[in-house]
This record gives sequence, C-alpha cells and structure tokens, in this order.
Amino acid sequence: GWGYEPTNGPDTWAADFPIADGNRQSPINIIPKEAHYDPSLKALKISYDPSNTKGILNNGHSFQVDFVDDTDSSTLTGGPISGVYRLRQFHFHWGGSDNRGSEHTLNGIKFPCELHLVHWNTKYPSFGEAAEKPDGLAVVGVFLKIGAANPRLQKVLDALDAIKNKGKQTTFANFDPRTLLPGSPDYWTYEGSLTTPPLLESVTWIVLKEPISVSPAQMAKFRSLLFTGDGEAPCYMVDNYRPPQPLKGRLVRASFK
Ligand SMILES: Nc1nnc(SCC(=O)Nc2ccc(S(N)(=O)=O)cc2)s1
Ligand SMILES: [Zn+2]
Repeated sequence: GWGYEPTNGPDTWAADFPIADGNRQSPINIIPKEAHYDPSLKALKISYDPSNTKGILNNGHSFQVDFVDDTDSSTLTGGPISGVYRLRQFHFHWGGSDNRGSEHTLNGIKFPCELHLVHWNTKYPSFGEAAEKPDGLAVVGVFLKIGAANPRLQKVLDALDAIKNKGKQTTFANFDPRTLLPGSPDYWTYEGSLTTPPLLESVTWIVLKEPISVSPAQMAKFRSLLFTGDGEAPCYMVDNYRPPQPLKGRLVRASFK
C-alpha cells in the first residue's frame, strides 16, 4: 500500500491514484505576496464540544484524534465556506528533523509540523459521501514552529506511548481542539484535495497564518511513533508529508491585508 518510503511515497501515488496529477491537488506553496486579499471573506466560526472526542488512533500514516460526528455539536462555519461542516478528526504531518515536515510551505519554507482539522459538509449524508464532492470537505491547517513547549499539545503527546504501532488505538476523551489554534484569525484559502490517497479533490483549504509553538522534545515524541505494526521490523513515523503540488492557475485568497 501507499506510504512515505522511496518505494511507495508521493512520487509513486499517481500509479494507483491518477488524480495525483489533477488540477486541484494539495498541498501547495503559499506565496503571501501573490495571495489576493478578499474583504468578502468572513471570520471563521469554530465551535467544538470536547465531549465529542472519541479516541486516538495510529493509522500507519499519522495518528488521528477522532470525534463523534453524528450531530452538529462540533462545527466549522463562516470563513470561505457556506453551510455547516462537522469536525471528523484531526491529525498531523511532521519531519525527521526540524527543517521539514509541513505539507503547505510559506515562500518555500517548510515548518517542522502541520496540524489538520478535518470537517465535512452536512449537506451530504456522511463523511464518505462528502469526500467525493467538490465542496464536501474543509480542512483547517495550522503550522507548528520550534519554540517553547506547547502545553496544549501535551495531552495528545502523552497518549502516543499507547499507540506506538500501526493499528493501535486508545481511549482519548474531553479534548477541545480549539485550544490548539493560534490567537490570530487570519488565514489563506484555496480549493484543493486530500494530501494522501485517495487524494480526492473535495477540500476547501483554510491555512492559518499564525503558527503555534512546539518544542524539540515534543517533536521527538511525534517521531517516536512507528509506521509499522507490532511484530514488523520497526520503521519510525517521520517525513509523513506530501510536498507542494502545482498551483495550475488556482487563486489563493487571504482573509487579511
Ligand atoms: N469514501 C471515503 N471514506 N474515507 C475516505 S478518505 C479517509 C480520510 O479521512 N482521508 C483523509 C486523507 C487526507 C486528509 S488531509 N491530510 O487533511 O488532506 C484528510 C483525510 S474516502
Ligand atoms: Zn493531513
């Protein structure tokens, strides 16, 4: 199956997922000077209910915190989207060292890590259905930059020892992902795709301008996870990021001047 090694990594994905060479692929390199300020863009409205937290899973590509999404209790509205999108899960992408790891880049600069909060449009009956529609998903991306330890991350990182191997999951409750968001509401937005197979072109990307902090020791926790299952030759879960893809004429809009 697909992965991030030389034999199954991003450069090989087009063989099984031809949409990899599509016209609205993600991530992209964001060049702030080439983004278009759009005064009609609304503020993001994010409201999460921590009691919707369902669990934490090592899926062999990243780890994700899953949310109960059978009601409108954890939602994203406003910003560039219309209607109500429900939080499904959040996960991260990171590098084997601090000079790489993010999927989106800023003026070609890679951050050590990037958080994705995945939401689906409730005009569709399920995540799976929404994932197949051009306006089906909205993912909020947050850059992490090396600095002081981030206490908001710690509860997530403390759960990683219990999900070291692919397929492992454990209970994880009462987490408010809002605590992971930076103070500034400023964002860039563009029409893109899932950044892993099936690479579906169904994502309205909302990338926040202000990074949050992560310490070197906290980055080491991310890098302690394994891509591999129990009993397999261990392979550290690092460099699980897709590099930037061609813009192909797309507009990147900014919510700020
Ligand atoms: N019918 C379908 N069910 N599930 C899928 S794909 C499962 C899924 O959530 N994939 C996913 C892949 C990448 C991203 S990301 N990195 O945020 O673009 C988010 C989510 S398609
Ligand atoms: Zn992601």
